[in-house]
Amino acid sequence: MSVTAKLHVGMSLAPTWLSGEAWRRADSDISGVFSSDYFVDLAQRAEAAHVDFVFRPDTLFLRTEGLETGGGFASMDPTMLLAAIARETSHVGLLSTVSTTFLPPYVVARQIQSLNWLSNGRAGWNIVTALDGHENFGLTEMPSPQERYERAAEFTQVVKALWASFPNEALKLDRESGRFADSSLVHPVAHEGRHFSVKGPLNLPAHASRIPLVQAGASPEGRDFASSVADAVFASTPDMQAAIELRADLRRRAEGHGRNPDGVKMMPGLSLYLAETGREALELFTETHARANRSRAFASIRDMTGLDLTDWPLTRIVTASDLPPPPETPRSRTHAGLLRRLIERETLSVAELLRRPEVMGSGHWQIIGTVEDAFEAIREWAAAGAIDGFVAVPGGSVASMRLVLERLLPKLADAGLFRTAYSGRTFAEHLAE
Ligand SMILES: Cc1cc2nc3c(=O)[nH]c(=O)nc-3n(C[C@H](O)[C@H](O)[C@H](O)COP(=O)(O)O)c2cc1C
Repeated sequence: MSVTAKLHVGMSLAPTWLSGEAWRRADSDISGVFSSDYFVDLAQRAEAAHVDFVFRPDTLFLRTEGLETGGGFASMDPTMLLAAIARETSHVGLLSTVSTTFLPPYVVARQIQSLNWLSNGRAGWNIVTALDGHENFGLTEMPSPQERYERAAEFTQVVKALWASFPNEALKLDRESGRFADSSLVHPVAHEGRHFSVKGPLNLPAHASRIPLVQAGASPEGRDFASSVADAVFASTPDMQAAIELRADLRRRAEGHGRNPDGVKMMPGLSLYLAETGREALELFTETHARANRSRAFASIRDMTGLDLTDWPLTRIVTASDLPPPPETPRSRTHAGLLRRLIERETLSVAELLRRPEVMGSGHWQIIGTVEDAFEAIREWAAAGAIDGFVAVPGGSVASMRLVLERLLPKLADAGLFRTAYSGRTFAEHLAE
């Protein structure tokens, strides 16, 4: 990417700035997190900063172990939440997450197209293959990642076919002649595949604006799938080299699928703990994770790498030779791969390892510092061709989140790295800018 190209920015609506201890702060407004007011306010603030989209991740299971101390993944249905935001905003893209592993494609095609109408062309679909939750859908075990991606590819093909089955052009709405629709343009999808049998057409016409597709998951199958269909990839790249490699690989694969590589934007999650000084930012980070559960971190390292560090002294260095052969089916190969990569490349003690995003969170790029520090790091990654943008996942406090929207994004815009105003009104137009 040239230094002058504008970045694309998504804002997470998962209130990551209330994670850890942050929800206990006096100003956290924690009681609002199951209300629409809270998220409408947030989306309006994100829209005032001209972000491409607000984004809601999602899962279909509840892990109860962490509930005593934090909300974890308890959350409203993302598409319904975004529908409530749609009428209170006018430009910002609305990216919902729906897994291809559990629900029928007809229902998902209709829900996302409904959001597209309700928002006048601002819906997007973040395609995930899910990490857990099979017991909630009558499955005895989680299908393998390969199986999930195969199903995702067919699922996505069906959803796209359903959107095309009642095209916008078919709507005539001609009072004079009495012609409501040109039914010759409405056709069944007649899909008969390994996983789905869907006749169609969809019982909702397509909005005139195309629905962008985003994908998350970076194993070889994930990359191949993303580069064949996605407009953007929500990635976990904790270091710049990982981002450069992933972006180059996605672009290469997109070309292999006969696509323009600029059509696949690489947008890593960016965890931002911001404060007025570097020291305050570090304090914010440390306070936020003060009660982080060590045994849970050890369990997660064991699940991802097979290495059990429970009885190791905190000062002992973990090296690549300590790593057993990788587990065959980790929950996420993306995250397991990132942790192995970290241990292979850096010399870290157990205590240091426990503080890294590859262990503590979702392996996102992490900046702990001032607005200026974040600005410089983003400029460096952009100039190195590591990113097409990022998805902001602020951490630590409401103040840290506000610094992202009210100071960091305007600073990027002033430097010509980000838009100063919307030029389009639909999600697809923002991504094409
Ligand atoms: C950055 C990132 C974000 C993800 N977000 C979600 C999510 O919100 N919901 C979900 O069910 N799965 C999510 N996943 C899981 C992926 O969809 C996928 O199931 C998992 O990473 C396994 O695929 P892999 O083998 O390609 O890593 C996410 C994965 C990544 C890397």
